[in-house]
Amino acid sequence: MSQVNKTLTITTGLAGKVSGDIIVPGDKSCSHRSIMFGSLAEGTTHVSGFLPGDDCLATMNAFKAMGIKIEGPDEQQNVVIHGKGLRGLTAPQEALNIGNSGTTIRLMSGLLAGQNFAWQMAGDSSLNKRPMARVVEPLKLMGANISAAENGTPPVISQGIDEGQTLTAIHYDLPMASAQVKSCVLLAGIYADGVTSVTEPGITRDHTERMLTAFGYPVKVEDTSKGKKVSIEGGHQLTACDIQVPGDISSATFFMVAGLIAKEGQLTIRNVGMNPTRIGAINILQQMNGDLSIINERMAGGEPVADVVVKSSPLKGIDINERDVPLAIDEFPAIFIAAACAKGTTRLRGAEELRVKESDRIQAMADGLKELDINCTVFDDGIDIVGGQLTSGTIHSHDDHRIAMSFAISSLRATGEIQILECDNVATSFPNFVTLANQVGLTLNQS
Ligand SMILES: O=C(O)C1=C[C@@H](OP(=O)(O)O)[C@@H](O)[C@H](O)C1
Ligand SMILES: C=C(OP(=O)(O)O)C(=O)O
Repeated sequence: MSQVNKTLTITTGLAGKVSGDIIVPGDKSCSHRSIMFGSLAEGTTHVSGFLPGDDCLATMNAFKAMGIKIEGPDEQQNVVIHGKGLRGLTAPQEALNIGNSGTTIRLMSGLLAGQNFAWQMAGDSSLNKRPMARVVEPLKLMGANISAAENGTPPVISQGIDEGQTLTAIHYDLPMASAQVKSCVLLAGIYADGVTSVTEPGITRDHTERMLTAFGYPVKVEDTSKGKKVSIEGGHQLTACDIQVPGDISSATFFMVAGLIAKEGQLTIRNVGMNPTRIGAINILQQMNGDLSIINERMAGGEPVADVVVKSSPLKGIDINERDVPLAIDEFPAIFIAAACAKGTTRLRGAEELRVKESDRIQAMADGLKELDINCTVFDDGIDIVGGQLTSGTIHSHDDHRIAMSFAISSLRATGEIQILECDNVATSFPNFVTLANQVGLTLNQS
């Protein structure tokens, strides 16, 4: 688990060599869902490649607090979940502490909305500032007795629904391209009478749809004129299965950017999840002239995976295609570092969702880049970044793991030392980030 008030000090100078052969930890989105669905399934689910990050451990602890026996993760990141079926959860004795994890609180709000016991969820100071009205509103439409604080932030509180009652199925047009909101409504739909459906305005990650199917739960997906529509009928059963979690492409992106901006070297990143709804960063970095080769493409546990070979490349600024925004939503802090090292200007629009992540990622990145003498202009829904020479300075990561890791990578092209503050949340998604970074050629000091 992470230590509190850790400060990561980076001592790397001008771009060195980044090389080696690494495996990044398991995908965070799939790891969360494996615990949730395994807990609600009939029988014993075996998960391999689980991400032992704080966010996924928060999901695990929440289900343990509701009476589910879960073993692991062991040294090999195997987890065994003794599912108790859709009605097998017991009321938690106290408020569930979800830590830093938006995915946990939003997906679980859906899963727990149809339970007939009361519960409460809140998290750390970052999570407690994030918008929850986006999930509370559709759940109320489904008849849930649920609320958030007056300003729409956690805690999310449910009184439970009456014994013998079910939620009401709805159709919901998602107001924003969000896999968390889509998943929340669909998971509540498992406990609703009839068919619940959502239409998404842009393609978002489809791990919920894929993994529910792997657990034998029927899911219907259609293309409509308004976007992709996903439907689920309430009352079916989840059946335990084996889940192989692919490597997290979001974590791999830090190393793709490191390999591209380094002066020399070749890096292979193995077993990276290549779900088509997650590959926006690869599209963007390749358009920036990044030499990324995708090899050994294969399927593992219902998800496509591949190895990525990264070579140092002279990057160029681009206008980022808005279609890639939801497909790369967590990767933008790292992509901004690539943009700062590119020739010319990179322009991003249509990315207002970045403002409601663990931090306001547009502002936090802009502040950090300016501290390192990179010229950038902030817009409500994006940023323009002019590539240049990164210098040295002190960066506030605002307790945001992705801001911290992005500036750690930026040190490859900085003229001097960068000190990154508030880094304890790196363990949220990537507990061995510093070890792997030092293994491939960076010099990160943690104190
Ligand atoms: O469904 C998921 O697992 C996630 C969805 C995304 O959030 P939004 O759906 O809010 O964009 C992403 O930022 C988050 O890290 C994980
Ligand atoms: C936004 C993220 O996660 P979450 O919403 O689950 O906190 C992230 O990991 O970048």
